[in-house]
Amino acid sequence: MNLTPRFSLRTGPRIKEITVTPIAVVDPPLLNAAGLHAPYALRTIVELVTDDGISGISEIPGNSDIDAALEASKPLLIGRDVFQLSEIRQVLVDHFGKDTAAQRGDAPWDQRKMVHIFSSIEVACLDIIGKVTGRPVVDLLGGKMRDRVPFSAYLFYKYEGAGGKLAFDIDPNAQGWAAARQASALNPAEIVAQAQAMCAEFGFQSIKLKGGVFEPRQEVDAMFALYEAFGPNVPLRVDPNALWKVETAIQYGREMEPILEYLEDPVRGQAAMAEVRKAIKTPLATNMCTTSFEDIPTSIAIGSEDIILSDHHFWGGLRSSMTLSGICETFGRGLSMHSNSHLGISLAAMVHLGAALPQVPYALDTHYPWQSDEVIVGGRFTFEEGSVLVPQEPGLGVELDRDALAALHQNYLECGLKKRDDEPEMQKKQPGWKFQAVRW
Ligand SMILES: O=C([O-])C(=O)C[C@H](O)[C@@H](O)C(=O)[O-]
Ligand SMILES: [Mg+2]
Repeated sequence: MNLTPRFSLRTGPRIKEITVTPIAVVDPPLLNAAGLHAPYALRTIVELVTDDGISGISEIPGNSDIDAALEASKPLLIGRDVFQLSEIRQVLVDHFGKDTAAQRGDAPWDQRKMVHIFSSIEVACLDIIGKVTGRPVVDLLGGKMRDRVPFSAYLFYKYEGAGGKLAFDIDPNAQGWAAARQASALNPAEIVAQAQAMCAEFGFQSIKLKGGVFEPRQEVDAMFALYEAFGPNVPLRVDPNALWKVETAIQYGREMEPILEYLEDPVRGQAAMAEVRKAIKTPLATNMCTTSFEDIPTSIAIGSEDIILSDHHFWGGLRSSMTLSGICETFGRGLSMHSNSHLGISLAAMVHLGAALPQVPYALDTHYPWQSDEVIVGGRFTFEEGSVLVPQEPGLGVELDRDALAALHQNYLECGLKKRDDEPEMQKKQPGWKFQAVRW
Protein backbone atom coordinates (compact mmCIF):
# COMPACT_ATOMS: atom_id res chain seq x y z
CA MET A 1 0.00 0.00 0.00
CA ASN A 2 1.33 3.43 -0.89
CA LEU A 3 0.74 5.66 2.11
CA THR A 4 1.18 9.30 1.16
CA PRO A 5 2.91 11.21 3.97
CA ARG A 6 0.52 13.49 5.85
CA PHE A 7 2.48 16.63 5.13
CA SER A 8 2.11 16.30 1.38
CA LEU A 9 -1.65 16.69 1.86
CA ARG A 10 -1.17 20.23 3.12
CA THR A 11 -2.14 22.24 0.14
CA GLY A 12 -3.61 25.28 1.88
CA PRO A 13 -2.36 28.78 1.16
CA ARG A 14 0.74 29.69 3.11
CA ILE A 15 1.53 32.86 4.97
CA LYS A 16 3.94 34.98 2.94
CA GLU A 17 3.79 38.38 4.65
CA ILE A 18 2.66 39.65 8.03
CA THR A 19 2.14 43.36 8.62
CA VAL A 20 1.60 44.68 12.13
CA THR A 21 0.30 48.26 12.23
CA PRO A 22 -0.30 50.04 15.54
CA ILE A 23 -3.00 52.69 15.30
CA ALA A 24 -4.49 55.30 17.63
CA VAL A 25 -8.21 56.06 17.43
CA VAL A 26 -10.01 59.00 18.97
CA ASP A 27 -11.49 58.05 22.32
CA PRO A 28 -13.49 60.38 24.60
CA PRO A 29 -12.53 60.98 28.26
CA LEU A 30 -14.39 57.98 29.69
CA LEU A 31 -13.99 57.19 33.38
CA ASN A 32 -13.52 53.76 34.86
CA ALA A 33 -12.13 51.96 37.88
CA ALA A 34 -8.57 52.27 36.56
CA GLY A 35 -8.77 56.01 35.84
CA LEU A 36 -9.56 57.84 32.62
CA HIS A 37 -9.34 56.90 28.95
CA ALA A 38 -6.53 58.69 27.10
CA PRO A 39 -7.55 60.90 24.12
CA TYR A 40 -6.63 57.97 21.86
CA ALA A 41 -7.31 54.27 22.28
CA LEU A 42 -4.61 52.02 20.85
CA ARG A 43 -5.39 49.13 18.55
CA THR A 44 -3.16 46.96 16.40
CA ILE A 45 -4.17 45.86 12.93
CA VAL A 46 -2.63 42.63 11.65
CA GLU A 47 -2.65 41.68 8.00
CA LEU A 48 -1.52 38.33 6.64
CA VAL A 49 -0.96 37.88 2.91
CA THR A 50 -0.66 34.38 1.44
CA ASP A 51 1.64 33.14 -1.30
CA ASP A 52 -1.32 33.35 -3.67
CA GLY A 53 -2.04 36.97 -2.70
CA ILE A 54 -5.05 36.54 -0.39
CA SER A 55 -5.20 38.99 2.49
CA GLY A 56 -6.66 38.28 5.95
CA ILE A 57 -7.04 40.89 8.68
CA SER A 58 -7.59 41.17 12.41
CA GLU A 59 -7.61 43.77 15.18
CA ILE A 60 -6.43 43.50 18.79
CA PRO A 61 -5.93 45.95 21.68
CA GLY A 62 -2.77 48.00 21.12
CA ASN A 63 0.27 47.40 23.28
CA SER A 64 3.84 47.93 22.10
CA ASP A 65 5.10 44.79 23.92
CA ILE A 66 2.52 42.64 22.16
CA ASP A 67 3.31 44.35 18.84
CA ALA A 68 7.01 43.53 19.39
CA ALA A 69 6.16 39.90 20.18
CA LEU A 70 4.05 39.75 17.01
CA GLU A 71 7.00 41.09 15.02
CA ALA A 72 9.22 38.45 16.67
CA SER A 73 6.77 35.70 15.75
CA LYS A 74 7.03 36.40 12.01
CA PRO A 75 9.83 33.88 11.31
CA LEU A 76 7.77 31.22 13.13
CA LEU A 77 4.70 31.90 11.00
CA ILE A 78 5.91 32.73 7.51
CA GLY A 79 5.49 29.71 5.24
CA ARG A 80 2.78 28.08 7.38
CA ASP A 81 -0.48 26.81 5.98
CA VAL A 82 -3.33 29.06 7.22
CA PHE A 83 -5.56 26.00 7.74
CA GLN A 84 -3.16 24.52 10.32
CA LEU A 85 -4.38 26.63 13.21
CA SER A 86 -3.59 24.09 15.94
CA GLU A 87 -0.04 23.75 14.68
CA ILE A 88 0.33 27.55 14.50
CA ARG A 89 -0.90 27.83 18.08
CA GLN A 90 1.50 25.13 19.26
CA VAL A 91 4.47 26.79 17.56
CA LEU A 92 3.60 30.09 19.27
CA VAL A 93 3.15 28.44 22.68
CA ASP A 94 6.43 26.56 22.29
CA HIS A 95 8.22 29.80 21.52
CA PHE A 96 6.60 32.27 23.94
CA GLY A 97 5.46 29.88 26.68
CA LYS A 98 1.94 29.87 28.09
CA ASP A 99 0.53 33.03 29.59
CA THR A 100 0.20 32.92 33.36
CA ALA A 101 -2.86 34.13 35.27
CA ALA A 102 -0.69 36.77 37.02
CA GLN A 103 0.20 38.34 33.65
CA ARG A 104 -3.42 39.36 33.24
CA GLY A 105 -2.88 42.19 35.76
CA ASP A 106 -5.33 44.00 38.05
CA ALA A 107 -6.74 46.43 35.50
CA PRO A 108 -10.10 45.77 33.86
CA TRP A 109 -8.30 44.85 30.64
CA ASP A 110 -6.03 41.87 30.03
CA GLN A 111 -2.28 42.23 29.54
CA ARG A 112 -1.39 38.66 28.53
CA LYS A 113 0.62 38.22 25.37
CA MET A 114 -0.10 34.80 23.91
CA VAL A 115 -3.87 35.16 23.90
CA HIS A 116 -3.64 38.40 21.95
CA ILE A 117 -1.07 37.10 19.49
CA PHE A 118 -2.95 33.92 18.79
CA SER A 119 -6.24 35.78 18.50
CA SER A 120 -4.76 38.14 15.91
CA ILE A 121 -3.22 35.36 13.81
CA GLU A 122 -6.21 33.03 14.11
CA VAL A 123 -8.79 35.66 13.11
CA ALA A 124 -6.69 36.74 10.09
CA CYS A 125 -6.24 33.07 9.07
CA LEU A 126 -10.00 32.46 9.39
CA ASP A 127 -10.58 35.53 7.21
CA ILE A 128 -8.34 33.95 4.58
CA ILE A 129 -9.88 30.47 4.97
CA GLY A 130 -13.30 32.07 4.53
CA LYS A 131 -12.17 33.76 1.33
CA VAL A 132 -10.60 30.54 0.02
CA THR A 133 -13.69 28.46 0.75
CA GLY A 134 -16.19 31.18 -0.14
CA ARG A 135 -17.81 31.05 3.33
CA PRO A 136 -18.28 33.71 6.02
CA VAL A 137 -16.28 33.17 9.22
CA VAL A 138 -19.46 32.24 11.11
CA ASP A 139 -19.69 29.11 8.93
CA LEU A 140 -16.18 28.11 9.99
CA LEU A 141 -17.28 28.31 13.63
CA GLY A 142 -20.14 25.89 13.28
CA GLY A 143 -22.62 27.93 11.27
CA LYS A 144 -25.07 30.74 11.74
CA MET A 145 -27.57 30.42 14.60
CA ARG A 146 -28.99 33.92 14.01
CA ASP A 147 -28.91 36.61 11.31
CA ARG A 148 -28.31 39.54 13.63
CA VAL A 149 -26.40 39.82 16.88
CA PRO A 150 -27.80 41.97 19.72
CA PHE A 151 -25.61 44.46 21.58
CA SER A 152 -26.16 46.47 24.73
CA ALA A 153 -25.80 50.21 25.30
CA TYR A 154 -22.54 50.76 27.20
CA LEU A 155 -22.74 53.90 29.36
CA PHE A 156 -19.75 55.62 30.89
CA TYR A 157 -19.29 58.34 33.43
CA LYS A 158 -17.23 60.88 31.53
CA TYR A 159 -15.77 64.32 31.51
CA GLU A 160 -16.91 66.76 28.88
CA GLY A 161 -14.86 66.33 25.72
CA ALA A 162 -14.57 64.47 22.47
CA GLY A 163 -11.11 62.91 22.84
CA GLY A 164 -8.41 63.02 20.16
CA LYS A 165 -6.83 66.40 19.53
CA LEU A 166 -9.91 68.04 21.05
CA ALA A 167 -9.33 66.02 24.24
CA PHE A 168 -11.47 67.88 26.79
CA ASP A 169 -12.91 70.38 24.25
CA ILE A 170 -16.21 70.00 22.50
CA ASP A 171 -17.36 70.61 18.96
CA PRO A 172 -20.25 73.12 19.30
CA ASN A 173 -21.72 72.04 15.94
CA ALA A 174 -22.13 68.39 16.90
CA GLN A 175 -25.69 67.07 16.75
CA GLY A 176 -27.56 64.03 18.10
CA TRP A 177 -25.42 61.21 19.45
CA ALA A 178 -22.24 63.05 18.36
CA ALA A 179 -23.23 65.86 20.76
CA ALA A 180 -24.19 63.46 23.56
CA ARG A 181 -20.92 61.55 23.08
CA GLN A 182 -18.94 64.63 24.03
CA ALA A 183 -21.23 65.81 26.87
CA SER A 184 -20.24 65.27 30.49
CA ALA A 185 -21.92 62.49 32.46
CA LEU A 186 -21.06 62.80 36.12
CA ASN A 187 -24.37 62.21 37.91
CA PRO A 188 -27.50 60.04 37.53
CA ALA A 189 -29.41 62.63 35.44
CA GLU A 190 -26.54 62.96 32.95
CA ILE A 191 -26.20 59.17 32.77
CA VAL A 192 -29.91 58.89 31.92
CA ALA A 193 -29.49 61.56 29.23
CA GLN A 194 -26.51 59.64 27.78
CA ALA A 195 -28.54 56.42 27.77
CA GLN A 196 -31.46 58.09 26.02
CA ALA A 197 -29.23 59.55 23.30
CA MET A 198 -27.34 56.29 22.77
CA CYS A 199 -30.48 54.14 22.65
CA ALA A 200 -32.20 56.62 20.30
CA GLU A 201 -29.24 56.44 17.90
CA PHE A 202 -28.48 52.71 18.00
CA GLY A 203 -31.75 51.17 19.20
CA PHE A 204 -30.12 49.25 22.06
CA GLN A 205 -32.55 47.29 24.20
CA SER A 206 -30.29 46.53 27.17
CA ILE A 207 -28.13 48.96 29.14
CA LYS A 208 -24.83 48.58 30.96
CA LEU A 209 -23.22 51.23 33.16
CA LYS A 210 -19.47 51.18 33.68
CA GLY A 211 -19.17 51.72 37.43
CA GLY A 212 -16.27 51.74 39.88
CA VAL A 213 -15.90 55.48 39.37
CA PHE A 214 -17.92 57.08 42.15
CA GLU A 215 -18.83 56.01 45.63
CA PRO A 216 -21.32 53.09 45.22
CA ARG A 217 -24.40 54.97 46.50
CA GLN A 218 -24.20 57.36 43.54
CA GLU A 219 -23.79 54.54 41.00
CA VAL A 220 -26.68 52.57 42.52
CA ASP A 221 -28.80 55.75 42.33
CA ALA A 222 -27.89 56.02 38.65
CA MET A 223 -29.13 52.45 38.12
CA PHE A 224 -32.44 53.29 39.80
CA ALA A 225 -32.67 56.45 37.68
CA LEU A 226 -32.17 54.30 34.54
CA TYR A 227 -34.84 51.89 35.75
CA GLU A 228 -37.20 54.78 36.33
CA ALA A 229 -36.50 56.21 32.86
CA PHE A 230 -36.56 52.96 30.82
CA GLY A 231 -38.96 50.76 32.80
CA PRO A 232 -38.82 47.05 33.63
CA ASN A 233 -38.46 45.77 30.05
CA VAL A 234 -34.95 47.09 29.47
CA PRO A 235 -32.39 44.79 31.13
CA LEU A 236 -29.85 46.71 33.22
CA ARG A 237 -26.31 45.84 34.32
CA VAL A 238 -23.65 47.67 36.31
CA ASP A 239 -19.93 46.85 36.36
CA PRO A 240 -17.82 48.28 39.23
CA ASN A 241 -14.79 46.35 37.90
CA ALA A 242 -14.11 44.58 41.21
CA LEU A 243 -13.70 47.76 43.25
CA TRP A 244 -16.32 46.94 45.87
CA LYS A 245 -15.73 45.09 49.13
CA VAL A 246 -17.77 41.93 49.71
CA GLU A 247 -20.08 43.63 52.26
CA THR A 248 -20.63 46.59 49.89
CA ALA A 249 -21.51 44.25 47.04
CA ILE A 250 -23.94 42.29 49.21
CA GLN A 251 -25.63 45.45 50.52
CA TYR A 252 -26.05 47.13 47.12
CA GLY A 253 -26.47 43.85 45.25
CA ARG A 254 -29.53 43.09 47.43
CA GLU A 255 -30.89 46.59 46.96
CA MET A 256 -30.61 46.29 43.17
CA GLU A 257 -32.07 42.75 42.98
CA PRO A 258 -35.43 44.02 41.63
CA ILE A 259 -33.86 46.04 38.82
CA LEU A 260 -30.74 44.22 37.55
CA GLU A 261 -30.37 41.63 34.81
CA TYR A 262 -26.91 40.85 36.18
CA LEU A 263 -24.23 42.40 38.37
CA GLU A 264 -20.82 42.40 36.73
CA ASP A 265 -17.60 41.94 38.72
CA PRO A 266 -18.74 43.66 41.92
CA VAL A 267 -15.72 42.24 43.82
CA ARG A 268 -12.18 41.06 43.09
CA GLY A 269 -11.25 37.40 42.66
CA GLN A 270 -13.17 34.16 42.38
CA ALA A 271 -13.45 33.56 46.15
CA ALA A 272 -15.00 36.97 46.85
CA MET A 273 -17.32 36.61 43.84
CA ALA A 274 -18.47 33.19 45.14
CA GLU A 275 -19.24 34.73 48.54
CA VAL A 276 -21.33 37.51 47.01
CA ARG A 277 -23.04 35.08 44.66
CA LYS A 278 -24.27 33.00 47.64
CA ALA A 279 -25.70 36.10 49.31
CA ILE A 280 -27.70 37.73 46.50
CA LYS A 281 -30.27 36.53 43.99
CA THR A 282 -29.05 38.56 40.98
CA PRO A 283 -26.76 36.58 38.64
CA LEU A 284 -23.09 37.60 38.66
CA ALA A 285 -21.11 38.07 35.46
CA THR A 286 -17.36 38.39 35.03
CA ASN A 287 -14.64 39.39 32.67
CA MET A 288 -12.18 39.73 35.57
CA CYS A 289 -12.15 36.65 37.79
CA THR A 290 -12.68 33.80 35.33
CA THR A 291 -10.65 34.95 32.37
CA SER A 292 -8.87 31.87 31.06
CA PHE A 293 -9.30 28.11 30.76
CA GLU A 294 -7.00 27.73 33.80
CA ASP A 295 -9.62 29.58 35.88
CA ILE A 296 -12.46 27.23 34.95
CA PRO A 297 -11.85 24.41 37.49
CA THR A 298 -11.99 26.82 40.45
CA SER A 299 -14.92 28.67 38.94
CA ILE A 300 -16.87 25.41 38.83
CA ALA A 301 -15.65 24.18 42.21
CA ILE A 302 -16.58 27.31 44.16
CA GLY A 303 -19.23 28.89 41.91
CA SER A 304 -17.70 32.30 41.29
CA GLU A 305 -20.11 33.56 38.62
CA ASP A 306 -23.21 32.74 36.58
CA ILE A 307 -22.11 34.33 33.33
CA ILE A 308 -18.68 34.49 31.70
CA LEU A 309 -18.10 37.52 29.52
CA SER A 310 -15.81 36.12 26.93
CA ASP A 311 -13.65 38.19 24.64
CA HIS A 312 -11.94 36.55 21.68
CA HIS A 313 -8.95 38.92 22.07
CA PHE A 314 -8.40 37.62 25.62
CA TRP A 315 -9.41 33.97 25.24
CA GLY A 316 -7.07 33.26 22.33
CA GLY A 317 -9.39 33.64 19.35
CA LEU A 318 -12.76 32.66 17.97
CA ARG A 319 -12.36 28.89 18.10
CA SER A 320 -11.26 29.04 21.77
CA SER A 321 -14.33 31.13 22.43
CA MET A 322 -16.46 28.37 20.89
CA THR A 323 -14.68 25.87 23.18
CA LEU A 324 -15.51 28.14 26.10
CA SER A 325 -19.13 28.14 25.01
CA GLY A 326 -19.17 24.31 25.22
CA ILE A 327 -17.69 24.45 28.72
CA CYS A 328 -20.29 27.03 29.75
CA GLU A 329 -23.06 24.83 28.40
CA THR A 330 -21.70 21.79 30.24
CA PHE A 331 -21.36 23.53 33.58
CA GLY A 332 -24.45 25.73 33.45
CA ARG A 333 -22.67 29.03 32.96
CA GLY A 334 -24.18 31.70 30.74
CA LEU A 335 -21.89 33.19 28.11
CA SER A 336 -21.86 36.71 26.77
CA MET A 337 -19.21 39.10 25.49
CA HIS A 338 -16.93 41.76 26.95
CA SER A 339 -15.52 44.61 24.90
CA ASN A 340 -12.92 47.37 24.85
CA SER A 341 -12.65 50.48 22.67
CA HIS A 342 -12.53 48.95 19.18
CA LEU A 343 -13.15 49.41 15.47
CA GLY A 344 -14.98 47.44 12.82
CA ILE A 345 -12.58 44.53 12.31
CA SER A 346 -12.99 43.51 15.95
CA LEU A 347 -16.73 44.15 15.70
CA ALA A 348 -16.97 41.93 12.62
CA ALA A 349 -15.17 39.11 14.47
CA MET A 350 -17.44 39.58 17.50
CA VAL A 351 -20.52 39.45 15.27
CA HIS A 352 -19.41 36.23 13.53
CA LEU A 353 -18.75 34.65 16.92
CA GLY A 354 -22.02 35.99 18.35
CA ALA A 355 -23.85 34.50 15.38
CA ALA A 356 -22.22 31.08 15.84
CA LEU A 357 -22.83 30.72 19.59
CA PRO A 358 -25.58 28.21 20.35
CA GLN A 359 -27.33 30.71 22.65
CA VAL A 360 -27.08 34.49 23.09
CA PRO A 361 -29.29 35.10 26.13
CA TYR A 362 -27.68 38.47 26.92
CA ALA A 363 -27.00 41.36 24.53
CA LEU A 364 -23.22 41.65 24.03
CA ASP A 365 -21.04 44.55 25.16
CA THR A 366 -19.55 46.93 22.63
CA HIS A 367 -17.69 50.23 22.94
CA TYR A 368 -18.27 50.89 19.22
CA PRO A 369 -20.64 53.89 19.68
CA TRP A 370 -17.84 55.72 21.51
CA GLN A 371 -15.49 55.50 18.53
CA SER A 372 -15.81 57.75 15.51
CA ASP A 373 -12.84 56.51 13.45
CA GLU A 374 -12.93 53.49 11.21
CA VAL A 375 -10.36 51.39 9.38
CA ILE A 376 -12.61 49.41 7.05
CA VAL A 377 -13.84 50.25 3.58
CA GLY A 378 -17.36 51.62 3.45
CA GLY A 379 -17.35 53.36 6.81
CA ARG A 380 -18.84 52.30 10.07
CA PHE A 381 -21.15 49.40 10.89
CA THR A 382 -24.77 50.31 11.49
CA PHE A 383 -27.01 48.96 14.23
CA GLU A 384 -30.67 48.11 13.74
CA GLU A 385 -32.62 47.98 16.97
CA GLY A 386 -29.31 47.47 18.76
CA SER A 387 -28.25 44.54 16.57
CA VAL A 388 -25.66 44.11 13.83
CA LEU A 389 -26.43 42.05 10.74
CA VAL A 390 -24.01 39.16 10.28
CA PRO A 391 -21.81 39.83 7.22
CA GLN A 392 -22.51 37.29 4.48
CA GLU A 393 -19.41 37.82 2.36
CA PRO A 394 -16.56 35.28 2.50
CA GLY A 395 -14.24 35.68 5.50
CA LEU A 396 -14.90 38.46 8.00
CA GLY A 397 -16.70 40.46 5.31
CA VAL A 398 -14.70 43.62 5.96
CA GLU A 399 -11.81 45.08 4.01
CA LEU A 400 -8.97 47.32 5.13
CA ASP A 401 -9.22 50.97 4.14
CA ARG A 402 -5.52 51.60 3.54
CA ASP A 403 -5.77 55.40 3.61
CA ALA A 404 -7.59 55.27 6.93
CA LEU A 405 -5.02 52.80 8.25
CA ALA A 406 -2.17 55.15 7.29
CA ALA A 407 -3.89 58.14 8.94
CA LEU A 408 -4.60 56.22 12.14
CA HIS A 409 -1.01 54.94 12.21
CA GLN A 410 0.12 58.57 11.93
CA ASN A 411 -2.07 59.33 14.99
CA TYR A 412 -0.22 56.54 16.78
CA LEU A 413 3.17 57.99 15.92
CA GLU A 414 2.11 61.47 17.00
CA CYS A 415 0.20 60.67 20.20
CA GLY A 416 3.20 59.07 21.92
CA LEU A 417 1.11 56.41 23.72
CA LYS A 418 2.56 52.89 23.75
CA LYS A 419 0.13 50.95 25.92
CA ARG A 420 -3.04 51.62 27.80
CA ASP A 421 -2.58 53.22 31.21
CA ASP A 422 -5.59 55.11 32.57
CA GLU A 423 -3.94 56.25 35.81
CA PRO A 424 -1.72 59.07 34.43
CA GLU A 425 -4.65 60.29 32.32
CA MET A 426 -6.77 60.54 35.46
CA GLN A 427 -3.98 62.40 37.25
CA LYS A 428 -4.24 65.15 34.60
CA LYS A 429 -7.74 65.84 35.96
CA GLN A 430 -7.21 64.79 39.58
CA PRO A 431 -3.56 65.24 40.61
CA GLY A 432 -2.40 62.49 42.95
CA TRP A 433 -5.20 60.07 41.98
CA LYS A 434 -4.12 56.44 42.50
CA PHE A 435 -5.64 53.18 41.27
CA GLN A 436 -6.84 50.97 44.12
CA ALA A 437 -7.68 47.33 43.44
CA VAL A 438 -10.49 47.41 46.05
CA ARG A 439 -11.85 50.82 46.98
CA TRP A 440 -15.24 50.83 48.66
O1 LIG B 1 -16.43 45.16 31.16
C1 LIG B 1 -15.31 45.61 31.40
O2 LIG B 1 -14.73 45.30 32.41
C2 LIG B 1 -14.70 46.51 30.41
O3 LIG B 1 -15.33 46.88 29.49
C3 LIG B 1 -13.31 46.93 30.62
C4 LIG B 1 -12.92 48.16 29.84
O4 LIG B 1 -11.53 48.33 29.96
C5 LIG B 1 -13.66 49.40 30.34
O5 LIG B 1 -13.51 49.49 31.73
C6 LIG B 1 -13.16 50.65 29.69
O6 LIG B 1 -13.18 50.72 28.48
O7 LIG B 1 -12.78 51.57 30.43
MG1 LIG C 1 -16.54 44.08 33.02
